[in-house]
Amino acid sequence: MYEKQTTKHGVLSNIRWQWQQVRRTTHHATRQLLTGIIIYAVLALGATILPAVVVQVLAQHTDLSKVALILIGISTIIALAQWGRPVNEITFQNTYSRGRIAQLIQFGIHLVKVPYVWQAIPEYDQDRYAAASYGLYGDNQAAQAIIKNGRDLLSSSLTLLVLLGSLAVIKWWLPLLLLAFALISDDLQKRTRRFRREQRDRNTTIIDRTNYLMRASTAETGAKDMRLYHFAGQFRTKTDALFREHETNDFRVSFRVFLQDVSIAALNGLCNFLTYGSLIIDILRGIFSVSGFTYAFNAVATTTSQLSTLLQSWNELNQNSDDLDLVRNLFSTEEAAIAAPHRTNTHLPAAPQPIVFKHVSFRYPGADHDTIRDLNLTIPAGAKFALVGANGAGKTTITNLMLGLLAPTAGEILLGGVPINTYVLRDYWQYFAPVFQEATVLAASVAENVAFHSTVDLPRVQAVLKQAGLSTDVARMAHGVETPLTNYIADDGVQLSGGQQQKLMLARALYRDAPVLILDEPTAALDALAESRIYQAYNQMTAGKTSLFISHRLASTQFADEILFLEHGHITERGQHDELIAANRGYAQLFKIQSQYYQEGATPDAQ
Ligand SMILES: Nc1ncnc2c1ncn2[C@@H]1O[C@H](COP(=O)(O)OP(=O)(O)OP(=O)(O)O)[C@@H](O)[C@H]1O
Repeated sequence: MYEKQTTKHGVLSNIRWQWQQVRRTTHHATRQLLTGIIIYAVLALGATILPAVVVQVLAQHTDLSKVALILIGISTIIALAQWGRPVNEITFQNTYSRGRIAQLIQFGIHLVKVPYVWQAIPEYDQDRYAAASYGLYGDNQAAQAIIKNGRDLLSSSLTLLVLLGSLAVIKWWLPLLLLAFALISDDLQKRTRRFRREQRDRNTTIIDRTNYLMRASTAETGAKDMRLYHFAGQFRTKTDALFREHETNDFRVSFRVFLQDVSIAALNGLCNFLTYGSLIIDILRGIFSVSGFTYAFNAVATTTSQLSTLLQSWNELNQNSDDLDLVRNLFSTEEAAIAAPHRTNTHLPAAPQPIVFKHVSFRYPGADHDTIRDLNLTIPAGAKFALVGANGAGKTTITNLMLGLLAPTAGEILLGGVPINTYVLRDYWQYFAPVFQEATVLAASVAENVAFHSTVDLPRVQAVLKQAGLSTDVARMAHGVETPLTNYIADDGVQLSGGQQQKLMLARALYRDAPVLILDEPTAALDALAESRIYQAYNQMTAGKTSLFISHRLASTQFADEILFLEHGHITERGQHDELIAANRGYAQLFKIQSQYYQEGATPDAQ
């Protein structure tokens, strides 16, 4: 089983990790970061000091040209910093967003590399995926924001070091008072944020549900059923209820923010009264010079705003760090899973080999029972096996286990005597040509959809299209095998019918020409003629290969060397069709029932 990894890294560790990602994409990152920190500090300190310097210079009645010179000097530094700020902001943003974009790409690539089970089974580890994508795509985009907040934290720390130090010289208790008030208002904001997060989670659920309703009522099939069965009214009621709930949650948040703002304003009033009051008393008593008072007055204001920036950056950094942990954990677990140190074997035999299931059990995460229980099965090299059973018997699960898409919870699967979990997955998959129940038609040409590879062997494409019974339909298309499929990308793309899609999947599997051919309900969408053609061509298609034909329709598997009858994850009967009929057990009974409905007593040869 894949272990869920939930390591919690510290804020600094996560900043460092993200910074490494950023630096991988650009050389100037550190220089830009340092410039940004200095610019922000200079701006905050410059604006605080300038008025006091002006007052001081004027008070000393210094020579006017000297006054002008000092003022021009300070103003130039501030102007330069002001000019540098947007420039630095734009380039810096570009730099740190590159780290995030690199991760987005990495995330996309990982999605197709990771163990299939993570995506296929929602309960398995879907939350990790959802959370990781939240860290990358979500509203605060942790991967990007953590660097920006890190920079803001450093620049405000630097500024505060100077300001608090100078205020402590003026009055020792001033920094303590400002810090205390900042911490109290920060605590208020933290509570509001927590409340907002709770409401946001509720709203996310509401949005998920609303999205489902939108999807269901706009998707072709949903929209059709919705109209014909007059379900639009009920849908509307559900959507309205969700909308109202969302609105109420939003109102709660707004009211909470209002209460927070009123409280903070009152706190600020009290803090200002105490600090400024004390400074005014001092100047009245003559303890302060005018310029000293001006500086202290400004320094208190800047300190308050810088403290709030610092605390806000720190809180956001913690939030970013939590989100980034999810991305980081996902990547590291994936790396471990992809690297899979035990998967080193790349030497797959070219010819079919026996496939052996040894005491294999599999339980879906969260399920209270095994879907496959202690399965022992040998599929000899070159055998034509059929796996049959009622819906939900476990046929697809067995296939996914054989393909290494799912890992057994107990037991092992061997290919040519070698445990399949020692093979590098990418190589292992080359050994199989599967046709799944659900067709995957991509926005690419017919030929590309068949070859599923960067290079396309056109004569081979034509040959397999013919074998799969699709060549006539393709020949009628405007551009033959070059015709684009689906209209996601090409406006003139062709939409294949269900049966045509199934034939295309068969052509894709035949094109791969792998030692094992797996056909999971390959004829479910085919008309009777097309179905019978497939059966007739089956021997030719599977010549020299091992094949596994999966179906819940017993009549479709009579040509198999051996039929495995599956019930609740157990093989309860095996043998050839006639033997199983003669045994008159579960298989024979199901066959009789199906025959009555499908009227399919005939063997493929007779069809
Ligand atoms: N992702 C999943 N999570 C939990 N249980 C699952 C999951 N997928 C399948 N199952 C359960 O495992 C059992 C076997 O399913 P499987 O798809 O292997 O059956 P099948 O024989 O291929 O059925 P069908 O003929 O309908 O395709 C079913 O009871 C199903 O509910």
